[in-house]
Amino acid sequence: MSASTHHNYQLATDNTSATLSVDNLVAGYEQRVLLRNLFLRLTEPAFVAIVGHNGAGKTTLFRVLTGQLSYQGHIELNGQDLRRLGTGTANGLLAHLPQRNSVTFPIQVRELVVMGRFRHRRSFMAGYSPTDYALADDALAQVGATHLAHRDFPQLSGGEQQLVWLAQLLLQDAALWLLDEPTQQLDVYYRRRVFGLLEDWVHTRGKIILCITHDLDQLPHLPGYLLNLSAPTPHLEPLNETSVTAARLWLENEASLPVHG
Ligand SMILES: Nc1ncnc2c1ncn2[C@@H]1O[C@H](COP(=O)(O)OP(=O)(O)OP(=O)(O)O)[C@@H](O)[C@H]1O
Repeated sequence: MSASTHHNYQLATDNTSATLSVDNLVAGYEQRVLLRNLFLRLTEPAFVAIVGHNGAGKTTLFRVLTGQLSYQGHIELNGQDLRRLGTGTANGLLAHLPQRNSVTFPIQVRELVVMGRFRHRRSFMAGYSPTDYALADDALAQVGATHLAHRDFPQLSGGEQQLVWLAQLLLQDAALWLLDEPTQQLDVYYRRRVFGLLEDWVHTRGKIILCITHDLDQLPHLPGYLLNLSAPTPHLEPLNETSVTAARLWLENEASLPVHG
């Protein structure tokens, strides 16, 4: 099969189905424990919306999962001990989209997106192939950003940049995606579109997607789980009208605000 006819096949099958288990996780900073005895078990692809007050520890959980913060407890990603994996992003099992991701040098959008294929280059010095560029174009089309392909990335608006990062993420093979507020700067149309795509990618690509968000309005109709890190004992609940309403009421109540010690 030629490279150009191969790319759709690769997109559909490159990914192994993901699993994640977090047992008795305790993590935080110096005197301040933010994550206490957290248990998560995901044995198949799933979307997980992570909500909670500012400072509840959402990004801290991602720091643990990306190997940037030490922890107590046990974490396995696709059956492998996270401690043995080192920085998960480096070995390709995990892809992370941070809250702020800045690029200050001029670079065309399409060139930035194709970098998501860096693992597939034959060598460090090798360029990207026509297949890689076809995949980049496909990813841009999926997020609705084809019109941005030839623009200079640093000149895009914040929301446009978020779409481009999502397109780049789509080209990585990682089983677990960590998205830190990926729709924060998007307008209502793109918010809905991106949450719809995340749902789709769980099923078509076999991903586990952990998505930090304050965008509760988008959640009730998405299949998946809710993890409210501001709850007294955070745990996975099915995403539905009832769980999202309960989380909203809890988060809106001043009594639930974290007491900083
Ligand atoms: N290196 C650090 N040392 C000490 N405290 C820290 C450190 N990094 C973060 N914190 C504190 O830990 C708390 C949790 O931070 P974290 O970034 O996990 O919050 P978050 O739930 O992602 O919040 P937000 O919704 O505002 O992004 C915050 O109060 C933060 O100030």
